[in-house]
Amino acid sequence: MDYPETDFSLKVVLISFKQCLNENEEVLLDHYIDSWKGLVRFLNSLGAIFSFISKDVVSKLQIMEHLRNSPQYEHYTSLQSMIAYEVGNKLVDIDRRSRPRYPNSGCRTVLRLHRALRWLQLFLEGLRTSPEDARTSTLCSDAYNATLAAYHSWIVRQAVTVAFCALPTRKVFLEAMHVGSSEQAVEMLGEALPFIEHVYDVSQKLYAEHSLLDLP
Ligand SMILES: CCCCCCCC/C=C\CCCCCCCC(=O)N[C@@H](COP(=O)(O)O)[C@H](O)/C=C/CCCCCCCCCCCCC
Repeated sequence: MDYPETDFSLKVVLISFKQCLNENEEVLLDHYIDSWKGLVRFLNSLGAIFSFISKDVVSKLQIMEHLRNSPQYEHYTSLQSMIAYEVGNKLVDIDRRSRPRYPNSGCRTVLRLHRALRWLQLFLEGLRTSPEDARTSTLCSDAYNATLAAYHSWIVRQAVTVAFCALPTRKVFLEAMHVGSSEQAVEMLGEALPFIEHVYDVSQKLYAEHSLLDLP
């Protein structure tokens, strides 16, 4: 799977996160995967130092695309149908102490992306509301420490900390979004964030209702 880094626009991500939820508040997995592909394209444009991160996301997207192309594809239309199917048929590893039988379950895989979506939400909110001279590495690591860090090994946390130092300045970052000036990018973030937050909140509620928030 190849996600070229050219022609990235935050608008693409904005539109696809908006489309992730239908009128019944179902999280549509094809759109969810597409949204993540857009983020991976952006990440790739930031340089090779982030490739270990984008490789991890791509491997998770490949698992989801594989499930979407499997004979059981209909169960993987939405997060709701996926959870009902995998939990109902005991296709999810729940117990940390048992040997993993379903390391590539959809529930486990989306949970990793879901946690990362919270990081994204906090990071974008930080970018949007911070002063012009704010350090992106600080914004990024504050968001990381409040979300993903708790789930990552020491070695991953160290690698991530090094990668954060390579982040461009806030201004360059906003311009790299390709939605116009820094001010226009900030405005765009204000429009995009509610869509991301909505997808996160609906997913979080679902995972919580099914006691799936700590899947190994
Ligand atoms: C339009 C502007 C918005 C900015 C968009 C930035 C692009 C974001 C793209 C991706 C974000 C990072 C997604 C990270 C997913 C991590 C999933 C995860 O937790 N994986 C770990 C657990 O997986 P399993 O082993 O249980 O299968 C895995 O161990 C970790 C792998 C290493 C990567 C983790 C790095 C997370 C750092 C998050 C900050 C990214 C900084 C990007 C800078 C913009």
